[in-house]
Amino acid sequence: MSHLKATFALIRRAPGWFALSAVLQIMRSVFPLVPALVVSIAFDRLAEGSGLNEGMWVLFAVLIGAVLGRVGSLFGSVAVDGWTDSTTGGLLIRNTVARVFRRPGAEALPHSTGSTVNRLTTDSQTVADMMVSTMVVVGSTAQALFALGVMASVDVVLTVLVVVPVFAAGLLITFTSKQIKRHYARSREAAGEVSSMLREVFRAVQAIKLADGVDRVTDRVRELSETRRARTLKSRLFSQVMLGAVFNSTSGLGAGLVMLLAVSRLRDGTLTVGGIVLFVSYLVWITEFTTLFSQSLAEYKQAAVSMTRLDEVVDDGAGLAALVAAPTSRSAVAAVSRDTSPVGPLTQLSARQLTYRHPGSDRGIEGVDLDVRRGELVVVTGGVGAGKTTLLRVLIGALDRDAGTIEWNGVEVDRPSEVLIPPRCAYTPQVPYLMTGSVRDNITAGVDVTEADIERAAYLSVLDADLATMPDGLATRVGPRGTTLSGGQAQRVAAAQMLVRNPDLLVFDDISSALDVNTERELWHRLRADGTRTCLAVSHREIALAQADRVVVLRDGKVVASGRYEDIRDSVPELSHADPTDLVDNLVSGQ
Ligand SMILES: Nc1ncnc2c1ncn2[C@@H]1O[C@H](COP(=O)(O)OP(=O)(O)OP(=O)(O)O)[C@@H](O)[C@H]1O
Repeated sequence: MSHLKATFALIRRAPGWFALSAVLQIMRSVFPLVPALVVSIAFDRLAEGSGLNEGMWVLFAVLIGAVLGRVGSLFGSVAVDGWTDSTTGGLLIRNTVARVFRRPGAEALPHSTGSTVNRLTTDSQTVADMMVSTMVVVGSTAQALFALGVMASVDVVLTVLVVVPVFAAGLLITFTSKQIKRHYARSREAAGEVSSMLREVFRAVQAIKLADGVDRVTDRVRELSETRRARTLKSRLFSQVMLGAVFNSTSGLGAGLVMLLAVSRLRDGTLTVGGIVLFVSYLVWITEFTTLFSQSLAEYKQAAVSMTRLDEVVDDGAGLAALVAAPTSRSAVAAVSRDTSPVGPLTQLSARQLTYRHPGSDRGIEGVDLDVRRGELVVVTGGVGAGKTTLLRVLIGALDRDAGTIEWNGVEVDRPSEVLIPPRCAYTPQVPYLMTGSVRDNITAGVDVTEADIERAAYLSVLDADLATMPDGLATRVGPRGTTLSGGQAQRVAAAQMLVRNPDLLVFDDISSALDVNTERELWHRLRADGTRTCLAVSHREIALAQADRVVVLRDGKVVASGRYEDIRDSVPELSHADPTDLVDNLVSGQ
Protein backbone atom coordinates (compact mmCIF):
# COMPACT_ATOMS: atom_id res chain seq x y z
CA MET A 1 0.00 0.00 0.00
CA SER A 2 1.32 3.45 -0.90
CA HIS A 3 1.58 6.26 1.64
CA LEU A 4 -1.19 8.17 -0.16
CA LYS A 5 -3.54 5.18 -0.01
CA ALA A 6 -2.67 4.72 3.67
CA THR A 7 -3.58 8.38 4.29
CA PHE A 8 -6.97 7.88 2.61
CA ALA A 9 -7.45 4.65 4.58
CA LEU A 10 -6.99 6.66 7.79
CA ILE A 11 -9.74 9.04 6.62
CA ARG A 12 -11.99 6.07 5.80
CA ARG A 13 -11.71 4.83 9.41
CA ALA A 14 -14.03 7.71 10.46
CA PRO A 15 -15.46 9.39 7.34
CA GLY A 16 -18.16 11.25 9.32
CA TRP A 17 -15.64 12.97 11.60
CA PHE A 18 -13.33 13.88 8.76
CA ALA A 19 -16.28 15.29 6.76
CA LEU A 20 -17.31 17.38 9.80
CA SER A 21 -13.71 18.51 10.19
CA ALA A 22 -13.58 19.53 6.49
CA VAL A 23 -16.83 21.49 6.76
CA LEU A 24 -15.67 23.33 9.90
CA GLN A 25 -12.26 24.08 8.36
CA ILE A 26 -13.93 25.42 5.20
CA MET A 27 -16.25 27.64 7.28
CA ARG A 28 -13.35 28.80 9.43
CA SER A 29 -11.35 29.74 6.32
CA VAL A 30 -14.08 31.23 4.16
CA PHE A 31 -15.69 33.52 6.78
CA PRO A 32 -12.57 35.78 6.97
CA LEU A 33 -13.00 36.54 3.26
CA VAL A 34 -16.38 38.15 3.82
CA PRO A 35 -15.20 41.44 5.44
CA ALA A 36 -12.98 42.36 2.44
CA LEU A 37 -15.87 41.62 0.09
CA VAL A 38 -18.20 43.83 2.17
CA VAL A 39 -15.64 46.66 2.40
CA SER A 40 -14.99 46.46 -1.35
CA ILE A 41 -18.72 46.79 -2.08
CA ALA A 42 -18.94 49.71 0.39
CA PHE A 43 -15.99 51.48 -1.29
CA ASP A 44 -17.44 51.02 -4.74
CA ARG A 45 -20.78 52.43 -3.55
CA LEU A 46 -19.03 55.39 -1.98
CA ALA A 47 -17.01 55.89 -5.16
CA GLU A 48 -20.26 55.83 -7.14
CA GLY A 49 -21.52 58.62 -4.81
CA SER A 50 -24.16 56.59 -2.94
CA GLY A 51 -24.43 57.59 0.73
CA LEU A 52 -24.54 55.34 3.82
CA ASN A 53 -28.14 54.25 3.23
CA GLU A 54 -29.94 51.28 4.81
CA GLY A 55 -28.20 48.86 2.38
CA MET A 56 -25.05 49.59 4.38
CA TRP A 57 -26.69 48.28 7.54
CA VAL A 58 -27.30 45.00 5.77
CA LEU A 59 -23.60 44.89 4.89
CA PHE A 60 -22.80 45.65 8.54
CA ALA A 61 -25.05 42.78 9.68
CA VAL A 62 -23.25 40.47 7.20
CA LEU A 63 -19.92 41.58 8.71
CA ILE A 64 -21.09 40.73 12.26
CA GLY A 65 -22.50 37.41 11.03
CA ALA A 66 -19.16 36.57 9.39
CA VAL A 67 -17.27 37.32 12.61
CA LEU A 68 -19.64 35.18 14.69
CA GLY A 69 -19.50 32.38 12.09
CA ARG A 70 -15.71 32.48 12.14
CA VAL A 71 -15.52 32.32 15.95
CA GLY A 72 -18.02 29.44 16.08
CA SER A 73 -16.31 27.40 13.37
CA LEU A 74 -12.92 28.15 14.95
CA PHE A 75 -14.01 26.60 18.27
CA GLY A 76 -15.62 23.66 16.48
CA SER A 77 -12.59 22.96 14.28
CA VAL A 78 -10.15 23.15 17.21
CA ALA A 79 -12.25 20.57 19.09
CA VAL A 80 -12.46 18.28 16.04
CA ASP A 81 -8.70 18.74 15.37
CA GLY A 82 -8.04 17.40 18.88
CA TRP A 83 -10.20 14.39 18.06
CA THR A 84 -8.43 13.82 14.69
CA ASP A 85 -5.06 14.05 16.39
CA SER A 86 -5.78 11.62 19.24
CA THR A 87 -7.78 9.15 17.14
CA THR A 88 -5.22 8.91 14.35
CA GLY A 89 -2.28 8.61 16.76
CA GLY A 90 -4.24 6.12 18.88
CA LEU A 91 -5.11 3.92 15.89
CA LEU A 92 -1.49 3.79 14.69
CA ILE A 93 -0.21 2.92 18.18
CA ARG A 94 -2.94 0.33 18.75
CA ASN A 95 -2.37 -1.40 15.41
CA THR A 96 1.40 -1.43 15.89
CA VAL A 97 1.15 -2.79 19.43
CA ALA A 98 -1.35 -5.42 18.23
CA ARG A 99 1.21 -6.50 15.61
CA VAL A 100 3.89 -6.71 18.30
CA PHE A 101 1.60 -8.96 20.36
CA ARG A 102 0.87 -11.19 17.38
CA ARG A 103 4.57 -12.03 17.12
CA PRO A 104 5.98 -14.98 19.04
CA GLY A 105 6.52 -13.46 22.50
CA ALA A 106 10.22 -14.09 23.05
CA GLU A 107 11.44 -13.00 19.61
CA ALA A 108 13.37 -9.79 19.73
CA LEU A 109 11.90 -6.75 17.97
CA PRO A 110 14.09 -5.55 15.10
CA HIS A 111 14.85 -2.28 16.95
CA SER A 112 15.81 -1.50 20.52
CA THR A 113 13.03 -0.81 23.04
CA GLY A 114 14.00 2.88 23.21
CA SER A 115 13.81 3.26 19.44
CA THR A 116 10.50 1.33 19.33
CA VAL A 117 8.93 3.54 22.02
CA ASN A 118 10.23 6.59 20.17
CA ARG A 119 8.58 5.40 16.96
CA LEU A 120 5.31 4.67 18.73
CA THR A 121 5.15 8.10 20.33
CA THR A 122 6.85 10.60 18.00
CA ASP A 123 6.24 9.00 14.60
CA SER A 124 2.57 8.36 15.32
CA GLN A 125 2.34 12.03 16.39
CA THR A 126 3.94 13.14 13.10
CA VAL A 127 1.29 11.24 11.12
CA ALA A 128 -1.49 12.59 13.37
CA ASP A 129 -0.17 16.16 12.91
CA MET A 130 -0.13 15.62 9.15
CA MET A 131 -3.79 14.53 9.21
CA VAL A 132 -4.72 17.69 11.13
CA SER A 133 -2.70 19.86 8.71
CA THR A 134 -4.37 18.14 5.77
CA MET A 135 -7.79 19.15 7.08
CA VAL A 136 -6.54 22.71 7.64
CA VAL A 137 -5.32 22.74 4.03
CA VAL A 138 -8.73 21.47 2.85
CA GLY A 139 -10.28 24.60 4.44
CA SER A 140 -7.52 26.80 3.17
CA THR A 141 -7.91 25.44 -0.38
CA ALA A 142 -11.62 26.24 -0.31
CA GLN A 143 -10.68 29.72 0.91
CA ALA A 144 -8.13 30.16 -1.89
CA LEU A 145 -10.57 28.92 -4.56
CA PHE A 146 -13.29 31.27 -3.25
CA ALA A 147 -10.83 34.17 -3.19
CA LEU A 148 -9.52 33.36 -6.69
CA GLY A 149 -13.09 33.11 -8.02
CA VAL A 150 -13.93 36.56 -6.68
CA MET A 151 -10.59 37.97 -7.88
CA ALA A 152 -11.05 36.45 -11.35
CA SER A 153 -14.44 38.17 -11.62
CA VAL A 154 -12.55 41.45 -11.09
CA ASP A 155 -9.42 40.81 -13.22
CA VAL A 156 -8.49 37.45 -14.81
CA VAL A 157 -4.87 38.30 -15.74
CA LEU A 158 -3.97 39.52 -12.25
CA THR A 159 -5.60 36.42 -10.75
CA VAL A 160 -3.52 34.11 -12.96
CA LEU A 161 -0.39 35.93 -11.76
CA VAL A 162 -1.44 35.31 -8.16
CA VAL A 163 -1.65 31.54 -8.75
CA VAL A 164 1.91 31.18 -10.15
CA PRO A 165 3.66 30.95 -6.71
CA VAL A 166 1.31 28.14 -5.65
CA PHE A 167 2.43 26.00 -8.59
CA ALA A 168 6.04 27.00 -7.96
CA ALA A 169 5.68 25.77 -4.36
CA GLY A 170 4.22 22.45 -5.50
CA LEU A 171 7.04 21.95 -8.02
CA LEU A 172 9.73 22.87 -5.51
CA ILE A 173 8.40 20.39 -2.95
CA THR A 174 8.25 17.67 -5.60
CA PHE A 175 11.87 18.33 -6.63
CA THR A 176 13.13 18.46 -3.04
CA SER A 177 10.99 15.56 -1.80
CA LYS A 178 13.96 13.19 -1.52
CA GLN A 179 15.99 15.65 0.55
CA ILE A 180 13.03 16.41 2.85
CA LYS A 181 12.56 12.70 3.48
CA ARG A 182 16.27 12.01 3.92
CA HIS A 183 16.83 14.85 6.40
CA TYR A 184 13.73 13.90 8.36
CA ALA A 185 14.58 10.17 8.44
CA ARG A 186 18.09 10.97 9.70
CA SER A 187 16.76 13.26 12.43
CA ARG A 188 14.23 10.60 13.57
CA GLU A 189 16.96 7.95 13.55
CA ALA A 190 19.15 10.13 15.76
CA ALA A 191 16.24 10.76 18.15
CA GLY A 192 15.68 6.98 18.35
CA GLU A 193 19.33 6.41 19.22
CA VAL A 194 19.14 8.91 22.08
CA SER A 195 16.00 7.19 23.45
CA SER A 196 17.65 3.74 23.18
CA MET A 197 20.76 4.94 24.95
CA LEU A 198 18.79 6.63 27.75
CA ARG A 199 16.72 3.50 28.27
CA GLU A 200 19.87 1.39 28.53
CA VAL A 201 21.39 3.88 30.96
CA PHE A 202 18.30 3.90 33.23
CA ARG A 203 18.30 0.12 33.30
CA ALA A 204 21.96 -0.11 34.19
CA VAL A 205 22.51 2.87 36.54
CA GLN A 206 24.02 0.71 39.26
CA ALA A 207 26.23 -1.30 36.91
CA ILE A 208 27.52 1.91 35.29
CA LYS A 209 28.42 3.39 38.69
CA LEU A 210 30.13 0.20 39.81
CA ALA A 211 32.14 0.08 36.59
CA ASP A 212 33.12 3.73 37.07
CA GLY A 213 31.61 4.46 33.68
CA VAL A 214 29.51 7.57 34.45
CA ASP A 215 31.81 9.93 32.51
CA ARG A 216 32.05 7.70 29.45
CA VAL A 217 28.29 7.12 29.41
CA THR A 218 27.60 10.85 29.86
CA ASP A 219 29.98 11.64 26.98
CA ARG A 220 28.22 9.12 24.77
CA VAL A 221 24.76 10.52 25.64
CA ARG A 222 26.10 14.02 24.91
CA GLU A 223 27.54 12.86 21.58
CA LEU A 224 24.24 11.22 20.53
CA SER A 225 22.24 14.27 21.68
CA GLU A 226 24.53 16.52 19.66
CA THR A 227 23.98 14.39 16.55
CA ARG A 228 20.25 14.53 17.17
CA ARG A 229 20.33 18.32 17.63
CA ALA A 230 22.36 18.84 14.46
CA ARG A 231 20.18 16.55 12.35
CA THR A 232 16.90 17.96 13.68
CA LEU A 233 18.16 21.46 13.04
CA LYS A 234 19.19 20.51 9.51
CA SER A 235 15.81 18.92 8.81
CA ARG A 236 13.92 21.93 10.18
CA LEU A 237 16.18 24.41 8.44
CA PHE A 238 15.61 22.63 5.18
CA SER A 239 11.87 21.94 5.32
CA GLN A 240 10.70 24.95 7.31
CA VAL A 241 13.20 27.80 7.13
CA MET A 242 14.74 27.36 3.67
CA LEU A 243 11.64 26.20 1.83
CA GLY A 244 9.49 28.61 3.88
CA ALA A 245 11.75 31.51 2.92
CA VAL A 246 11.60 30.52 -0.76
CA PHE A 247 7.80 30.31 -0.67
CA ASN A 248 7.41 33.56 1.22
CA SER A 249 9.73 35.43 -1.14
CA THR A 250 8.08 33.91 -4.22
CA SER A 251 4.60 34.80 -3.06
CA GLY A 252 5.83 38.20 -1.78
CA LEU A 253 7.39 38.91 -5.17
CA GLY A 254 4.20 37.77 -6.89
CA ALA A 255 2.14 40.01 -4.58
CA GLY A 256 4.37 43.02 -5.35
CA LEU A 257 4.05 42.42 -9.06
CA VAL A 258 0.29 42.11 -8.80
CA MET A 259 0.10 45.36 -6.80
CA LEU A 260 2.16 47.25 -9.39
CA LEU A 261 -0.08 46.04 -12.20
CA ALA A 262 -3.19 46.75 -10.10
CA VAL A 263 -2.13 50.36 -9.47
CA SER A 264 -1.48 50.95 -13.18
CA ARG A 265 -4.95 49.48 -13.93
CA LEU A 266 -6.49 51.76 -11.32
CA ARG A 267 -4.88 54.69 -13.14
CA ASP A 268 -6.26 53.68 -16.55
CA GLY A 269 -9.67 53.03 -14.95
CA THR A 270 -9.91 49.25 -15.62
CA LEU A 271 -9.89 48.53 -11.86
CA THR A 272 -12.08 50.13 -9.17
CA VAL A 273 -11.01 51.15 -5.64
CA GLY A 274 -13.15 48.30 -4.32
CA GLY A 275 -11.33 45.91 -6.68
CA ILE A 276 -7.96 47.08 -5.32
CA VAL A 277 -9.17 46.57 -1.73
CA LEU A 278 -10.22 43.04 -2.63
CA PHE A 279 -6.89 42.23 -4.31
CA VAL A 280 -4.84 43.62 -1.42
CA SER A 281 -6.67 41.72 1.29
CA TYR A 282 -7.15 38.47 -0.64
CA LEU A 283 -3.50 38.46 -1.68
CA VAL A 284 -2.62 38.08 2.02
CA TRP A 285 -4.79 34.98 2.26
CA ILE A 286 -3.44 33.51 -0.97
CA THR A 287 0.12 34.07 0.29
CA GLU A 288 -0.81 32.33 3.52
CA PHE A 289 -2.39 29.48 1.58
CA THR A 290 0.80 29.05 -0.49
CA THR A 291 2.90 28.79 2.67
CA LEU A 292 0.41 26.44 4.35
CA PHE A 293 0.11 24.29 1.25
CA SER A 294 3.88 23.96 0.83
CA GLN A 295 4.38 23.22 4.55
CA SER A 296 1.65 20.63 4.43
CA LEU A 297 3.28 18.94 1.41
CA ALA A 298 6.58 18.85 3.30
CA GLU A 299 4.75 17.46 6.36
CA TYR A 300 3.19 14.78 4.17
CA LYS A 301 6.66 13.70 3.00
CA GLN A 302 7.81 13.53 6.63
CA ALA A 303 4.67 11.62 7.65
CA ALA A 304 5.45 9.10 4.89
CA VAL A 305 8.83 8.50 6.58
CA SER A 306 7.06 8.13 9.94
CA MET A 307 4.53 5.65 8.54
CA THR A 308 7.39 3.50 7.22
CA ARG A 309 9.19 3.76 10.57
CA LEU A 310 6.03 2.63 12.41
CA ASP A 311 5.55 -0.23 9.94
CA GLU A 312 9.13 -1.33 10.60
CA VAL A 313 8.52 -1.68 14.37
CA VAL A 314 7.49 -5.25 13.53
CA ASP A 315 9.13 -7.12 10.66
CA ASP A 316 6.09 -9.25 9.84
CA GLY A 317 5.90 -8.04 6.24
CA ALA A 318 2.26 -6.94 6.74
CA GLY A 319 2.98 -3.44 5.40
CA LEU A 320 1.12 -0.16 5.68
CA ALA A 321 -2.28 -1.87 5.23
CA ALA A 322 -1.86 -3.43 8.68
CA LEU A 323 -0.73 -0.11 10.14
CA VAL A 324 -3.90 1.72 9.11
CA ALA A 325 -6.32 -1.22 9.38
CA ALA A 326 -9.54 -0.91 11.37
CA PRO A 327 -8.67 -2.20 14.84
CA THR A 328 -9.70 -5.75 15.70
CA SER A 329 -12.01 -5.94 18.68
CA ARG A 330 -10.94 -7.89 21.74
CA SER A 331 -13.77 -10.39 21.34
CA ALA A 332 -12.67 -11.10 17.75
CA VAL A 333 -9.13 -11.78 18.97
CA ALA A 334 -10.51 -14.09 21.67
CA ALA A 335 -12.67 -15.88 19.10
CA VAL A 336 -9.64 -16.57 16.88
CA SER A 337 -7.82 -17.93 19.91
CA ARG A 338 -10.76 -20.20 20.80
CA ASP A 339 -11.21 -21.39 17.21
CA THR A 340 -7.67 -22.66 16.93
CA SER A 341 -7.70 -24.51 20.24
CA PRO A 342 -7.78 -28.29 20.16
CA VAL A 343 -10.79 -29.66 21.98
CA GLY A 344 -10.65 -30.98 25.51
CA PRO A 345 -8.48 -30.86 28.60
CA LEU A 346 -4.92 -32.09 28.33
CA THR A 347 -4.30 -35.76 28.10
CA GLN A 348 -0.94 -35.54 26.35
CA LEU A 349 1.32 -32.87 24.92
CA SER A 350 3.89 -34.14 22.43
CA ALA A 351 6.67 -32.48 20.53
CA ARG A 352 8.56 -34.18 17.71
CA GLN A 353 11.82 -33.10 16.13
CA LEU A 354 11.52 -29.54 17.48
CA THR A 355 14.26 -27.37 16.02
CA TYR A 356 15.04 -23.70 16.54
CA ARG A 357 18.17 -21.66 15.85
CA HIS A 358 18.54 -18.21 17.41
CA PRO A 359 18.83 -15.70 14.56
CA GLY A 360 22.41 -15.06 13.52
CA SER A 361 23.78 -17.98 15.58
CA ASP A 362 24.01 -21.75 15.38
CA ARG A 363 22.73 -22.09 18.97
CA GLY A 364 19.29 -23.32 19.95
CA ILE A 365 17.67 -26.76 19.93
CA GLU A 366 17.69 -29.53 17.36
CA GLY A 367 15.40 -32.51 16.79
CA VAL A 368 13.96 -32.53 20.32
CA ASP A 369 11.24 -35.10 21.17
CA LEU A 370 9.21 -34.54 24.33
CA ASP A 371 6.04 -35.99 25.89
CA VAL A 372 4.09 -34.72 28.87
CA ARG A 373 1.06 -36.74 29.99
CA ARG A 374 -1.71 -35.61 32.29
CA GLY A 375 -0.64 -35.64 35.97
CA GLU A 376 3.07 -36.02 35.16
CA LEU A 377 6.05 -33.96 36.24
CA VAL A 378 8.59 -33.78 33.45
CA VAL A 379 11.87 -32.07 34.29
CA VAL A 380 14.20 -30.70 31.63
CA THR A 381 17.79 -30.36 32.76
CA GLY A 382 21.27 -29.81 31.34
CA GLY A 383 24.32 -27.59 31.59
CA VAL A 384 24.51 -23.84 31.09
CA GLY A 385 23.37 -22.91 27.59
CA ALA A 386 22.16 -26.44 26.84
CA GLY A 387 18.91 -25.09 25.33
CA LYS A 388 16.43 -25.61 28.21
CA THR A 389 14.83 -22.15 28.06
CA THR A 390 14.80 -22.26 24.28
CA LEU A 391 12.94 -25.59 24.35
CA LEU A 392 10.21 -24.28 26.68
CA ARG A 393 9.80 -21.09 24.70
CA VAL A 394 9.54 -22.91 21.39
CA LEU A 395 7.02 -25.28 22.91
CA ILE A 396 4.70 -22.50 24.12
CA GLY A 397 5.19 -20.55 20.88
CA ALA A 398 7.17 -17.67 22.39
CA LEU A 399 9.76 -18.50 19.72
CA ASP A 400 8.69 -19.56 16.24
CA ARG A 401 10.06 -23.05 15.60
CA ASP A 402 12.11 -23.72 12.46
CA ALA A 403 10.96 -27.34 12.24
CA GLY A 404 9.05 -30.00 14.13
CA THR A 405 5.50 -30.63 15.30
CA ILE A 406 3.59 -29.97 18.50
CA GLU A 407 0.45 -31.96 19.33
CA TRP A 408 -2.14 -31.37 22.05
CA ASN A 409 -4.15 -34.58 22.64
CA GLY A 410 -2.93 -35.81 19.25
CA VAL A 411 -4.19 -32.70 17.42
CA GLU A 412 -1.42 -30.81 15.67
CA VAL A 413 -1.00 -27.28 16.98
CA ASP A 414 0.08 -24.94 14.23
CA ARG A 415 0.36 -21.76 16.30
CA PRO A 416 1.22 -22.74 19.88
CA SER A 417 1.28 -19.07 20.99
CA GLU A 418 -2.52 -19.03 20.45
CA VAL A 419 -3.18 -22.41 22.05
CA LEU A 420 -0.66 -22.96 24.84
CA ILE A 421 -2.09 -20.11 26.88
CA PRO A 422 -4.46 -20.07 29.89
CA PRO A 423 -6.67 -21.95 30.60
CA ARG A 424 -4.72 -24.67 28.77
CA CYS A 425 -1.17 -23.73 29.69
CA ALA A 426 0.68 -21.08 31.74
CA TYR A 427 4.36 -20.24 32.00
CA THR A 428 6.64 -18.75 34.64
CA PRO A 429 9.82 -17.35 33.07
CA GLN A 430 13.25 -17.56 34.67
CA VAL A 431 13.26 -13.81 35.35
CA PRO A 432 9.65 -12.68 35.69
CA TYR A 433 8.64 -9.07 35.17
CA LEU A 434 6.35 -7.60 37.80
CA MET A 435 4.15 -4.68 36.99
CA THR A 436 3.90 -1.68 39.27
CA GLY A 437 0.93 -2.46 41.49
CA SER A 438 0.03 -4.64 44.46
CA VAL A 439 1.03 -8.28 44.85
CA ARG A 440 -2.67 -9.04 44.40
CA ASP A 441 -2.77 -7.11 41.08
CA ASN A 442 0.26 -9.03 39.88
CA ILE A 443 -1.29 -12.37 40.81
CA THR A 444 -4.69 -11.68 39.26
CA ALA A 445 -3.28 -9.69 36.29
CA GLY A 446 -6.75 -8.69 35.16
CA VAL A 447 -8.50 -12.04 35.71
CA ASP A 448 -11.67 -12.14 37.80
CA VAL A 449 -10.92 -14.50 40.69
CA THR A 450 -12.07 -14.89 44.27
CA GLU A 451 -10.03 -14.17 47.39
CA ALA A 452 -10.00 -17.92 48.09
CA ASP A 453 -8.48 -18.55 44.61
CA ILE A 454 -5.72 -16.01 45.32
CA GLU A 455 -4.97 -17.52 48.73
CA ARG A 456 -4.83 -20.99 47.24
CA ALA A 457 -2.46 -19.83 44.48
CA ALA A 458 -0.27 -18.12 47.11
CA TYR A 459 -0.22 -21.34 49.16
CA LEU A 460 0.63 -23.56 46.19
CA SER A 461 3.43 -21.23 45.08
CA VAL A 462 4.84 -21.15 48.66
CA LEU A 463 4.29 -17.41 48.82
CA ASP A 464 2.07 -17.51 51.93
CA ALA A 465 4.91 -17.28 54.46
CA ASP A 466 6.46 -14.32 52.61
CA LEU A 467 3.11 -12.52 52.45
CA ALA A 468 2.76 -12.92 56.20
CA THR A 469 6.02 -10.99 56.70
CA MET A 470 5.08 -8.16 54.29
CA PRO A 471 3.48 -5.22 56.14
CA ASP A 472 0.56 -4.93 53.73
CA GLY A 473 0.35 -8.59 52.70
CA LEU A 474 -1.33 -8.97 49.31
CA ALA A 475 -1.75 -5.16 49.13
CA THR A 476 2.05 -4.60 49.20
CA ARG A 477 3.05 -2.55 46.20
CA VAL A 478 5.73 -4.14 44.01
CA GLY A 479 7.26 -3.65 40.57
CA PRO A 480 9.64 -1.02 39.24
CA ARG A 481 8.10 1.65 41.47
CA GLY A 482 7.23 -0.46 44.54
CA THR A 483 8.88 -2.72 47.09
CA THR A 484 11.72 -4.69 45.60
CA LEU A 485 11.04 -8.39 46.01
CA SER A 486 13.82 -10.94 46.03
CA GLY A 487 14.31 -12.97 42.84
CA GLY A 488 12.71 -15.98 44.54
CA GLN A 489 9.70 -13.97 45.76
CA ALA A 490 9.20 -12.45 42.30
CA GLN A 491 9.36 -15.91 40.76
CA ARG A 492 6.75 -17.21 43.20
CA VAL A 493 4.45 -14.22 42.58
CA ALA A 494 4.72 -15.14 38.89
CA ALA A 495 4.04 -18.78 39.78
CA ALA A 496 0.96 -17.69 41.77
CA GLN A 497 -0.20 -15.69 38.74
CA MET A 498 0.09 -18.90 36.73
CA LEU A 499 -1.62 -21.08 39.37
CA VAL A 500 -4.58 -18.76 39.94
CA ARG A 501 -5.59 -19.42 36.34
CA ASN A 502 -5.69 -23.14 37.12
CA PRO A 503 -4.23 -24.20 33.76
CA ASP A 504 -4.03 -27.78 32.48
CA LEU A 505 -0.26 -27.54 32.07
CA LEU A 506 2.15 -25.60 34.31
CA VAL A 507 5.47 -24.64 32.71
CA PHE A 508 8.27 -23.41 35.02
CA ASP A 509 11.54 -22.12 33.65
CA ASP A 510 14.54 -22.72 35.86
CA ILE A 511 12.69 -22.67 39.12
CA SER A 512 15.89 -23.58 41.01
CA SER A 513 17.76 -20.47 39.85
CA ALA A 514 16.01 -18.22 42.39
CA LEU A 515 14.66 -20.61 45.03
CA ASP A 516 16.57 -22.15 47.90
CA VAL A 517 16.38 -25.91 48.14
CA ASN A 518 13.78 -25.97 50.94
CA THR A 519 11.42 -23.64 49.11
CA GLU A 520 11.76 -25.66 45.92
CA ARG A 521 11.14 -28.89 47.85
CA GLU A 522 8.03 -27.34 49.45
CA LEU A 523 6.83 -26.08 46.09
CA TRP A 524 7.00 -29.53 44.50
CA HIS A 525 5.47 -31.08 47.60
CA ARG A 526 2.43 -28.75 47.47
CA LEU A 527 2.02 -28.92 43.71
CA ARG A 528 2.21 -32.70 43.62
CA ALA A 529 0.21 -33.37 46.82
CA ASP A 530 -3.05 -34.34 45.12
CA GLY A 531 -1.49 -35.74 41.94
CA THR A 532 -3.75 -33.73 39.63
CA ARG A 533 -1.34 -31.15 38.25
CA THR A 534 0.71 -31.57 35.10
CA CYS A 535 4.08 -29.81 35.20
CA LEU A 536 6.91 -29.26 32.79
CA ALA A 537 9.85 -27.64 34.54
CA VAL A 538 13.48 -26.76 34.06
CA SER A 539 15.42 -27.63 37.20
CA HIS A 540 18.81 -29.03 38.15
CA ARG A 541 17.94 -29.99 41.73
CA GLU A 542 17.74 -33.59 42.81
CA ILE A 543 14.50 -32.96 44.73
CA ALA A 544 12.82 -32.17 41.39
CA LEU A 545 14.70 -34.75 39.32
CA ALA A 546 13.97 -37.56 41.76
CA GLN A 547 10.22 -36.82 41.79
CA ALA A 548 9.96 -36.49 38.03
CA ASP A 549 8.10 -39.06 35.98
CA ARG A 550 10.66 -38.32 33.28
CA VAL A 551 13.89 -36.38 33.14
CA VAL A 552 14.99 -35.00 29.78
CA VAL A 553 18.67 -34.10 29.57
CA LEU A 554 19.78 -31.57 26.98
CA ARG A 555 23.30 -30.97 25.73
CA ASP A 556 24.10 -28.52 22.95
CA GLY A 557 20.42 -28.27 22.11
CA LYS A 558 19.91 -32.06 21.68
CA VAL A 559 18.32 -34.64 23.96
CA VAL A 560 21.11 -36.90 25.21
CA ALA A 561 19.06 -38.87 27.72
CA SER A 562 15.45 -39.30 28.78
CA GLY A 563 13.92 -41.50 31.46
CA ARG A 564 13.47 -41.83 35.21
CA TYR A 565 16.20 -40.16 37.24
CA GLU A 566 17.35 -43.35 38.99
CA ASP A 567 17.61 -45.14 35.65
CA ILE A 568 19.75 -42.59 33.86
CA ARG A 569 21.68 -40.67 36.53
CA ASP A 570 24.76 -42.91 36.48
CA SER A 571 25.18 -42.75 32.74
CA VAL A 572 24.66 -38.98 32.27
CA PRO A 573 27.46 -36.63 33.43
CA GLU A 574 25.03 -33.67 33.75
CA LEU A 575 23.08 -35.53 36.46
CA SER A 576 26.12 -36.16 38.60
CA HIS A 577 26.27 -32.38 39.15
CA ALA A 578 22.79 -32.32 40.63
CA ASP A 579 23.74 -33.48 44.10
CA PRO A 580 26.47 -30.95 45.03
CA THR A 581 24.02 -28.08 44.50
CA ASP A 582 21.67 -29.65 47.00
CA LEU A 583 24.56 -30.35 49.30
CA VAL A 584 25.66 -26.73 49.36
CA ASP A 585 22.08 -25.54 49.75
CA ASN A 586 21.51 -27.99 52.57
CA LEU A 587 24.69 -26.88 54.31
CA VAL A 588 23.72 -23.22 53.97
CA SER A 589 20.21 -23.87 55.25
CA GLY A 590 21.61 -25.93 58.14
CA GLN A 591 20.11 -29.34 57.25
N1 LIG B 1 18.57 -14.45 21.69
C1 LIG B 1 19.60 -15.27 21.47
N2 LIG B 1 20.42 -15.07 20.41
C2 LIG B 1 21.46 -15.90 20.15
N3 LIG B 1 21.75 -16.96 20.93
C3 LIG B 1 20.99 -17.21 21.99
C4 LIG B 1 19.87 -16.38 22.33
N4 LIG B 1 19.29 -16.87 23.45
C5 LIG B 1 20.01 -17.95 23.79
N5 LIG B 1 21.02 -18.15 22.92
C6 LIG B 1 22.00 -19.25 22.93
O1 LIG B 1 21.29 -20.48 22.75
C7 LIG B 1 21.82 -21.47 23.61
C8 LIG B 1 20.69 -22.03 24.47
O2 LIG B 1 20.27 -20.98 25.33
P1 LIG B 1 19.18 -21.26 26.46
O3 LIG B 1 18.92 -19.98 27.16
O4 LIG B 1 18.05 -22.01 25.90
O5 LIG B 1 20.02 -22.22 27.40
P2 LIG B 1 19.68 -22.75 28.85
O6 LIG B 1 19.95 -24.20 28.85
O7 LIG B 1 18.34 -22.31 29.27
O8 LIG B 1 20.80 -21.97 29.68
P3 LIG B 1 20.79 -21.50 31.21
O9 LIG B 1 20.85 -22.71 32.05
O10 LIG B 1 22.03 -20.67 31.31
O11 LIG B 1 19.54 -20.70 31.41
C9 LIG B 1 22.93 -20.82 24.42
O12 LIG B 1 24.15 -21.13 23.80
C10 LIG B 1 22.65 -19.35 24.31
O13 LIG B 1 23.85 -18.62 24.33
